[in-house]
Amino acid sequence: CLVGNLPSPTCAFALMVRPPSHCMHSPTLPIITTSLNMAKGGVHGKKTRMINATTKKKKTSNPNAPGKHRKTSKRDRPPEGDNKSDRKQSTSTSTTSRPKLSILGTTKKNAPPWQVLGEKDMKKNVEAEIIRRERIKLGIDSSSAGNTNKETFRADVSGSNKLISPSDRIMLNWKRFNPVSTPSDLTLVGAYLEKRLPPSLGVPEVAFLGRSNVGKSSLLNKLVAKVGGDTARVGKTPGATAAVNLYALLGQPKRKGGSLITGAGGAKPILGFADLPGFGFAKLSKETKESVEDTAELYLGKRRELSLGILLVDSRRIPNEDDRAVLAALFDMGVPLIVVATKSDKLKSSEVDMAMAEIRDGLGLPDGQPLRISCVTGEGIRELWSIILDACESRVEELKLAIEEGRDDGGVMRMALDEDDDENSGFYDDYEDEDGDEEGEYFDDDEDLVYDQGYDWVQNDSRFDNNMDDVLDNFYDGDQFIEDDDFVDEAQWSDRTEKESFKLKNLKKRVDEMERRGEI
Ligand SMILES: Nc1nc2c(ncn2[C@@H]2O[C@H](COP(=O)(O)OP(=O)(O)OP(=O)(O)O)[C@@H](O)[C@H]2O)c(=O)[nH]1
Ligand SMILES: [Mg+2]
Repeated sequence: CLVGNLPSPTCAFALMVRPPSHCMHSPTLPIITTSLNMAKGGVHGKKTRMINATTKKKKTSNPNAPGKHRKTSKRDRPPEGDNKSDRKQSTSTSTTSRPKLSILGTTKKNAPPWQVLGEKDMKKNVEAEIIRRERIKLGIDSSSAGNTNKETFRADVSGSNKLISPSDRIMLNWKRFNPVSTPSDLTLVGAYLEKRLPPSLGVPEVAFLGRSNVGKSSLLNKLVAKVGGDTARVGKTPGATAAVNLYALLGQPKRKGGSLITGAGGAKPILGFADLPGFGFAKLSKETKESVEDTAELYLGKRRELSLGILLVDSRRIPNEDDRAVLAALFDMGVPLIVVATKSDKLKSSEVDMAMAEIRDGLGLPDGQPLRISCVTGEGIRELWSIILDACESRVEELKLAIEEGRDDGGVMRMALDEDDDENSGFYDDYEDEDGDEEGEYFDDDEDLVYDQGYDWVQNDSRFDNNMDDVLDNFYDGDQFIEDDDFVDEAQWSDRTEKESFKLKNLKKRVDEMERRGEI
């Protein structure tokens, strides 16, 4: 893993990856940059370090490859003098014998659950990265094919933050300082499986990744701290999210006849949040598990507007091979990345430093990461918003440049980028319905919508019943899951009526789907 600095002192986020498939800068360059400017993490200044990328090839096969049953064993915390019995390790690898981080050396064999590049390609990436750094030192910005300096690059993209309009930006900035009460709304666009990608919203997206039960959905809800609309399903049992669930964070609501129009018809999306299923995929049938993996892989590898991957790890756990492999996969896929340590409220203050150091070492992260967050105390939420905003804006800039240089056609994002006059228009104008009514239709398009909120649907899916053996095989072995009985975020569950109507909605969808499949 190569870790270095972004030339820009203003960049607030800590780890960015941009490899070939996704890269807007150059055809072959992965870019990993760090800029350590965590407002709350106590990190000042920047650091550059390089970790030798030539790592030993592992002989073991992937224990988490689709269809394989992974047995894990509980282990006491090994470091001497550490009496924190409440922290758990979920792999049989001890801390003392933990292999050196092998992000770039990870091969397909030992990299669950998503694709990674072969060793040869990874080496090429490393060489390309070294060259890129040299060019930056010499003042040549390789991000624009080597013949444009940084000033020109900045001038070219001025005004390209249009996807996040000035007013939305103000709102999002405001959200960072008032994370609890916000007028914005969250809408579930759909839940996707079977290699079906969500429709493009034409706005930057952020993906939440991490082991089952680590707190992905909770974090999404906390970031939005919404007052209405949808919430991501949070569960005490791992496997609550069992599809790629795409949410749209809506901007300023519109007014009609003096009253506010809320929901999809009233406001346009300004950011997309993809709540990915946790790896481990407890309680899912083999078939569903594979479908989930395929879809997640496709989403991460192909999503043009994906601006940031947030990899969540539990503060109380030492990262395992799964975490390392996902980090490697994200690197290879070119997804800019920030690692956050969740449930920090569960740590005693005397445990914090050691816990963060273990995660940092376990994943080979630069200083300043992981970012500590808690959905209970709100720790780290503002910092994360800063990181998200910076990442989204960078992505918009990259994309705009790539379109200008003919390296990317921009897809749906282009519509928004092409709009000069109305900063918020573009995408939605192309979705006017036949009567000329603006918007709304887009979210009603059920063709791509597999089901609302994957879990309930999957639980009752006939495939689930038919594969009981697989289900038992893959059943969560109790090793990773830490009880969180004491935490219920009121933002996640509003009132009873809302829950009931949500259940009814799910039920109706299931009936429709069964009818479509001819089962009833
Ligand atoms: N104490 C505490 N509990 C949390 C926090 N975040 C999440 N939890 C709890 O952790 C459990 C799992 O949360 P989810 O958000 O469903 O986790 P997930 O990663 O989305 O899980 P999957 O969908 O199964 O992959 C729930 O019981 C939450 O209430 C936190 O910051 N502090
Ligand atoms: Mg979830």
